[in-house]
Amino acid sequence: MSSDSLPWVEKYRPAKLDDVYGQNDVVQTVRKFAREGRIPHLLFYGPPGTGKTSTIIALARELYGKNYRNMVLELNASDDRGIDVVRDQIKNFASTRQIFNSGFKLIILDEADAMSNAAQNALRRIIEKYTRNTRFCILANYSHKLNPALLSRCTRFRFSPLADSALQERVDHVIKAEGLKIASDARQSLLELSEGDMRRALNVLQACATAVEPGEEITQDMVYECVGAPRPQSVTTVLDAIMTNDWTDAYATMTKIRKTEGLALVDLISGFVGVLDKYELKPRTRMAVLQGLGDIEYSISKGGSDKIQCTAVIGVIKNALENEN
Ligand SMILES: Nc1ncnc2c1ncn2[C@@H]1O[C@H](COP(=O)(O)OP(=O)(O)OP(=O)(O)O)[C@@H](O)[C@H]1O
Repeated sequence: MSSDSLPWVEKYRPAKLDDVYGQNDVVQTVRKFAREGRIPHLLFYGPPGTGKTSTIIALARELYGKNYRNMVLELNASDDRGIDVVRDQIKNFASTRQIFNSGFKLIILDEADAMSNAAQNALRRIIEKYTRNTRFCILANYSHKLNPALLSRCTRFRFSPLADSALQERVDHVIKAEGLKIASDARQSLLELSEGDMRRALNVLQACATAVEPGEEITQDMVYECVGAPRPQSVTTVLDAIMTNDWTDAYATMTKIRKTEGLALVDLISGFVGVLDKYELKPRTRMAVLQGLGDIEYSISKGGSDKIQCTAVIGVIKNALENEN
C-alpha cells in the first residue's frame, strides 16, 4: 500500500520513542529499562488512542532495528479462537532459537482486559514458563478488569488522555506535512472534541481533509460535522430557549435544531454538559441539572422513548431553575 492511501493514524504512527507525544514519564522510564537491558514484563493501560501500542512498537523498533520481525510477536488477546491458540503461537514463537540475536523476544498482547478470567489465569502460567527468553507487554484499557495475579507480574504504566498541547503538536505536524489549510477555530474545536484521543484527532482531520477541495480551508462546521457533535452555537440556542421561553417554544426549537442538524438526543445532552460551565447558576441548580441529565442519558441507553426523554430534558432544566429562587 502506498503511504498516500494509508489511514493517517498508520502513516503517522510514531516510528521512534521521540515521536510519542505527551507521555514523557512513560517514555523516559521504558527508555531507561532498555538502556540498562533489564526490561520487565510491562502493562500499559489507559483510554484508547493515547499511545500504548505506539510506545511499545517504537520501543521494539529501537531495541531490535531491522530484526524487529523476528523478535516481536503481536497478538490480540481477545481473539475468539481462545487462549489455546494464543498459547500455541506463543510457544512456537518463544521456543524458536534466536540465531543472530541474544536477549529476549517480545510478545505484545493487545486487549488483554477482554480475556476471561480462566484465560487470564492460563496466560499467567504462560508468562512464567517463558520468562527466561521472553518479555510480555500487556495492553489494556482498564487495569481493574485484569486478574491481580497477572497484574503483579507486570510493571504498570498508566497512559492518561493526552493534553491538548500534545495533540496540538502532532496535529500541527500532520497539517504541515499534508499541506492543509485549517481555520484556527476549527483546529481548536478539533483538539477539544478529540478529548485526549490522538487516534480520533487524526481520523477527524483526515475525514475533513477528504471533504475539502485541494487548497480549500477546513472550517469549524466541517469539524463538527465529521465528529457528529452539535455545534456550540446550536446547543446554546436550544439551552437558552429552554431556560427563557415557554414550554411549547422550547420544545419546537429543540425539535427543529435536532432535525436540521441530524442530532441524537444523547449528543445534545453531552453538548449541554459541555456549555453549562459558561452559565451562571447556583451550585444547587447546576447539580440538579447535571443529575437530571445523567438520569435521562441512562434512560436513553436503556431504550427510553425519544419523545418522552426530550420532554424530560426540558422538564429537568426548567424545574431546576424554578427551584433556584
Ligand atoms: N502519544 C502519542 N503520540 C503520537 N501519536 C499518537 C499518540 N497516541 C496515539 N497516537 C496516534 O494514534 C494512533 C493510535 O494510537 P495507539 O494505537 O498507540 O493507541 P492505543 O493507546 O494503543 O489505543 P487502543 O487502546 O485503542 O489500542 C497511532 O497510530 C498514532 O498515530
